[in-house]
Amino acid sequence: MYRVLALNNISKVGLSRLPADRFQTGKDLADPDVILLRSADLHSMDLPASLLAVGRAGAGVNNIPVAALSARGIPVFNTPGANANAVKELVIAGLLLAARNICQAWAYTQALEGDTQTVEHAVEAGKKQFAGFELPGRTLGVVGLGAIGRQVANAALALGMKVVGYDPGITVEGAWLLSSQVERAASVEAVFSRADFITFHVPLNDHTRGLANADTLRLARPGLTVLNFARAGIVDTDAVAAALETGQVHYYVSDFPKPGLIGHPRVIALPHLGASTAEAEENCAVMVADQVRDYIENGNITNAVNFPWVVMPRAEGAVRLSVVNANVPNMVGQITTALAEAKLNIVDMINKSKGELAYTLVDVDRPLPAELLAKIRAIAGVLAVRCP
Ligand SMILES: NC(=O)C1=CN([C@@H]2O[C@H](COP(=O)(O)OP(=O)(O)OC[C@H]3O[C@@H](n4cnc5c(N)ncnc54)[C@H](O)[C@@H]3O)[C@@H](O)[C@H]2O)C=CC1
Ligand SMILES: O=C(O)C(=O)COP(=O)(O)O
Repeated sequence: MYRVLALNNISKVGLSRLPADRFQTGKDLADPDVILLRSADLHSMDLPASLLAVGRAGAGVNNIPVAALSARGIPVFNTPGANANAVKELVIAGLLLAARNICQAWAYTQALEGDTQTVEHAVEAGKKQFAGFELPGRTLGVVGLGAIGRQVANAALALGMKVVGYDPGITVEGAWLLSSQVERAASVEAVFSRADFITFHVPLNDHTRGLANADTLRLARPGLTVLNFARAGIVDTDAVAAALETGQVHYYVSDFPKPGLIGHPRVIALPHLGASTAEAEENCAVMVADQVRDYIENGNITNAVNFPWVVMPRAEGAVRLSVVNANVPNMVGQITTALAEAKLNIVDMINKSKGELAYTLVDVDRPLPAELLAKIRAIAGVLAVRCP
């Protein structure tokens, strides 16, 4: 029985993909084989010795100690694209909330009191202070054109906006899914200098921390609206606060509110709602459960942020060995030599690497004796060995 610890609310539809006769799921399990989570902070947890896999039902993995898990040969799965539509819809809502001063206008109307005539008078008298502007012809800058960014870019074009995008790591497949009307910028600075709105859809890391800062905000046209549905650390909120005062920034729309900005009339702050739709929660949970199950039961790896993509159909009647090792020369040689010395025949095999890690699946004709597994485990550079 595999033990699956769910640290956040993971949709039941997803958890039901893990058959109850082989997987025990719970919120309070000791010695888990698998941890499933959303935004829970895994950095602050002791990683159990029993752990085989981590599954993030969502995109961002900045809450997970990926390097420490890699060092132990543990894959971290996520669910690229599974919540992208949900985030896109909220970003588009953010554009409109800001352009039409909807939050301020709503607050104004909610505070109205009196009879019909009084309210009607206040409605007509008050509306001019909330007059906004329309989106067609305005320029949206999109930093990060992955699963979310490209959907936002395409949707903004459909609303009549001009879109300028920057993503030095865009994939070929991602580029095919992006409208050819999106103009390509050479740098984040170039996006800022063109934008009426700028939206970030990048992971939080040392390259993206503080991308919106005093220097980049200064490059923009006065009246910029900044949208942050990525992570708090992408935006220097002190710089945004200062730019809101000068009018350089017209609105700041964020899914990651910081204390200093909450309550500002031109800050629209949401409680990390981007992926909080029934559809996205289900998509993410199903995807992560399927990926984790395939890894636990077959050693196959789909969408692990720290491992290569490795999927090999099981050879009929064969026994499977999976080995995680450092990506250095002669590892496969040592593994296959150990198998040959034990007189096991290799039926099928695959070896791939990603960064500093390599992963090997081998189907052999007979079960592997415990001493052979111990021998492979003892090879210098081998991080994890299993017979899934
Ligand atoms: N508000 C919410 O609830 C949600 C927030 N997110 C956040 O959005 C981020 C992006 O999500 P996805 O689009 O699904 O991920 P993704 O991996 O599909 O796309 C990220 C893109 O950013 C690009 N990128 C990386 N560094 C960059 C840089 N310095 N400049 C420009 N582009 C850069 C990558 O090449 C990639 O194309 C996540 O990492 C997460 O932090 C994701 C889902 C929900
Ligand atoms: O997928 C992501 O990166 C998100 O930020 C969504 O977070 P959540 O699953 O709603 O806690």
